[in-house]
Amino acid sequence: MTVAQSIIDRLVVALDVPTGAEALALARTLSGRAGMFKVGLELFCAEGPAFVREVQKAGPVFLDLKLHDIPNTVHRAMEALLPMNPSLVTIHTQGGPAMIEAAAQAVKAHRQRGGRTQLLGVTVLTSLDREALARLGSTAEPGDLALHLARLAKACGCDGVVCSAHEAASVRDACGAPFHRLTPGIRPGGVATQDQARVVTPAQALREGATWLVVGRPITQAPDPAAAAQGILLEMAGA
Ligand SMILES: O=C(O)c1cc(=O)[nH]c(=O)n1[C@@H]1O[C@H](COP(=O)(O)O)[C@@H](O)[C@H]1O
Repeated sequence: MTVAQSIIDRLVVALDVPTGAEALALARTLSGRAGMFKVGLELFCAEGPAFVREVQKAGPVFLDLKLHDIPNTVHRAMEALLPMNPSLVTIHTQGGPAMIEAAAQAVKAHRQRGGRTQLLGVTVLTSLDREALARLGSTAEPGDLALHLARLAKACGCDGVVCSAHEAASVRDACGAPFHRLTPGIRPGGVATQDQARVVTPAQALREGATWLVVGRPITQAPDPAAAAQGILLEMAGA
């Protein structure tokens, strides 16, 4: 069965493998079965900007560096990475309003120069549950805090947020459909949760209103990554 391009575009594969060579081989294997490839801190620190440009030959890149620092530092780091013209970049919303605005200003200036990058704010990591938040000193429910941070991210100029798909529908209702919801913590039925706490199946994530699904280990650690990606796409197509 062929899967519509509009579904393929919504699958983002996290290239969480140790070397650039492995990541490029994986990106080529998955070409046509993913709409975007995510380069995270591990690979970016090891391989740098030239590697990002290599991955861009196989598909659009989500450069997930989750910046979190004082506003000036984040603004300058953002200016340094935007010439790579990734499709998506991330900051931690918990860096505060001035930091989010500083990142958004850099992204806006980049787009005025013809760039295409969109800025997403990470709300509450999908690895955190209520108990972990309590140990951090917060009495909030993860979903309530994620929604609060999504509203803040929108007010400060982000194009969307990273949240659990459990929160995608409430974020869409509060912030509007054009404000993106990128949802990690995706686990097809029967696949181990590992270090994720707030998990959702691919079909459920789409039904909840996720714009993009981020999937790492269920594809990258599968015996046949292309078949695993195809299985997830078929589940998404049937949602
Ligand atoms: O920003 C992210 O991409 C992210 C945010 C979040 O809250 N949770 C989360 O898991 N991620 C990323 O999404 C990917 C999930 O990988 P798997 O758990 O292997 O599917 C990893 O690359 C994480 O860095």
